[in-house]
Amino acid sequence: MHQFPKDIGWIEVICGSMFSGKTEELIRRVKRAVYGKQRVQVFKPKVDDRYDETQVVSHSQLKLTSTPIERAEEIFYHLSSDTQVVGIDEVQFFGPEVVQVCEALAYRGVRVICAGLDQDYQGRPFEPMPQLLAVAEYVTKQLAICVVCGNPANRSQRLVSSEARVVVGAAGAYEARCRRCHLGEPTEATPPQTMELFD
Ligand SMILES: Nc1ncnc2c1ncn2[C@@H]1O[C@H](COP(=O)(O)OP(=O)(O)O)[C@@H](O)[C@H]1O
Ligand SMILES: Cc1cn([C@H]2C[C@H](O)[C@@H](COP(=O)(O)O)O2)c(=O)[nH]c1=O
Ligand SMILES: [Zn+2]
Repeated sequence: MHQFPKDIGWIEVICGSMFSGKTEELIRRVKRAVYGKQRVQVFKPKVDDRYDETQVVSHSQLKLTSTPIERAEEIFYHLSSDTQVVGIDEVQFFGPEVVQVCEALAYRGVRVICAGLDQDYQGRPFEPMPQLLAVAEYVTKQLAICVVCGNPANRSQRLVSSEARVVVGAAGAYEARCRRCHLGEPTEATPPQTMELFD
């Protein structure tokens, strides 16, 4: 990562498919900011209650204390005047106003780190991510591993039968797939790999 200038704000976006390590990367950056004695606050959408109601939790069970909110504007009610870094996980679950909120924070001098899906289960851009990517200073695109063929994966395959755009879930409801193996509709799960090396 670059040498950042002091006293000005900016927006960092960590995007990619499910299981690509977005939350792990968010947690890594937040940890390093804390080592740097920065005052950090982390937010996540209330709808994301799959592992925990308040904590941000990665698929590998790394955890981070956060404040769950329903609307992005609520960040301003919770924001302390001395906060230097704001982290937002699952940013795709907020409405379009999250873009103005991130911009307002950055103009105030805050470093804003957002993590979220760039594509939905059909492979369509997941709004408001395209707008956020357009105004961000720094963009990191993460890739998972396709569970069908082992190639780098940029898509999230839905495994449960629903056409709603928002269906909260983790392993069992979605799996990582590359563009060749991805289907734009829900399908059966790929048989799991044995993980005996890690037992
Ligand atoms: N197909 C996969 N490819 C890569 N990592 C996977 C896969 N399935 C499960 N994982 C696990 O998911 C972790 C990433 O979790 P997380 O940071 O929560 O991802 P994201 O926020 O992008 O969904 C990896 O370190 C790994 O332990
Ligand atoms: C593809 C897709 C995903 N979701 C949901 C499923 C999970 O709850 C989150 C993504 O979490 P992760 O940290 O990136 O693993 O989003 C959805 O609602 N709609 C979709 O199309
Ligand atoms: Zn594949």
